[in-house]
Amino acid sequence: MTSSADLPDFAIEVRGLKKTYAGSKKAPPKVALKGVDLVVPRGSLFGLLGPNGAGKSTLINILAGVVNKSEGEVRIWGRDIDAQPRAARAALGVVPQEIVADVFFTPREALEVQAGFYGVPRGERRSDELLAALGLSDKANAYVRALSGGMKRRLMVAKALVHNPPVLILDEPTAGVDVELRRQLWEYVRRINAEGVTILLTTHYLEEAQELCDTIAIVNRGEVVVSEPTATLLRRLDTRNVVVTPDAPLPAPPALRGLQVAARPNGAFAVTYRLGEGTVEQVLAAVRAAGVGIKDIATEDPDLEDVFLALTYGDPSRPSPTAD
Ligand SMILES: Nc1ncnc2c1ncn2[C@@H]1O[C@H](COP(=O)(O)OP(=O)(O)OP(=O)(O)O)[C@@H](O)[C@H]1O
Repeated sequence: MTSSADLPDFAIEVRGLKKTYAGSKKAPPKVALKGVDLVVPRGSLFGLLGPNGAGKSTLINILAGVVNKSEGEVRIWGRDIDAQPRAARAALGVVPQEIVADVFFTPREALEVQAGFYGVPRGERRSDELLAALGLSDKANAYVRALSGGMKRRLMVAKALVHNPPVLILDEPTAGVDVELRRQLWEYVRRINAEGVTILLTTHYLEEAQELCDTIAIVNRGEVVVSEPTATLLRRLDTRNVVVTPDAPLPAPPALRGLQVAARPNGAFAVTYRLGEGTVEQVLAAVRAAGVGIKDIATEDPDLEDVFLALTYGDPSRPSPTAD
């Protein structure tokens, strides 16, 4: 019998993970992961963010068992990938970034073949349930090559779930996917997460990570820059923007002493101030003192994009330290 006491605290546990890709005659060795420590709590919907080349795919591919690590320890559902590779892999479903279409199978066959690959007994297979859950029932017997891109992507999610893994990794699942499909996919991801599946997803859609994920880790240049609950991460950025629409067109946004000013579309400009060091009133006074009449204002809270930029590229709203 399984009680929650038997379940691991962390669905994924990564300690001191390093990866250097071997060089070739033309290219020197490439360090992709410099020593990553990361824990994904059981039950979480965890977002892994990072710029291109940060090391996200390398990390995911090591978890999935398709890239060998150079150093470090990895456990999936408490199972060490070196000591118990099969058991570790059985606990994991992976939806890869690229669409891989099984052109010779129908969706139902593709799921059956995948289930066979994982050794799921016939009586325990749930191909039809997965097809229904992902809105593919009426395509169950169609040629996969006749499916739209969105349907193929949903089929890949179904394939990753045939063996009922407690942990699901989605590698950029909504890249190039239309808004409606993205919404459906996220709805499904939320649902299975609520049913207990731990989700790790990588995405470039920062807004979505912010909306969807309870915990977010940011990876940059092979290192984890930060890993914490989404709300904590957002609180790190103690700035606000005031977006001002002037009452007459300006040749350029005004320069305001001690404040960061950035142009916005349609002649508007955003003024960033630090909480505790300024107020909206002071910003507006500075704008008026610069001779700008105000037609309209709006205030903005920081979003993940701001946090991300601040953590990975240095905070542009913070004055750089003077050299004297
Ligand atoms: N097979 C490989 N051989 C050599 N270098 C590689 C290999 N795969 C990745 N790299 C390098 O390792 C670094 C990390 O790449 P990785 O693909 O893990 O980043 P990423 O964060 O997933 O980027 P993206 O968002 O573009 O997918 C990059 O500098 C990349 O060029």
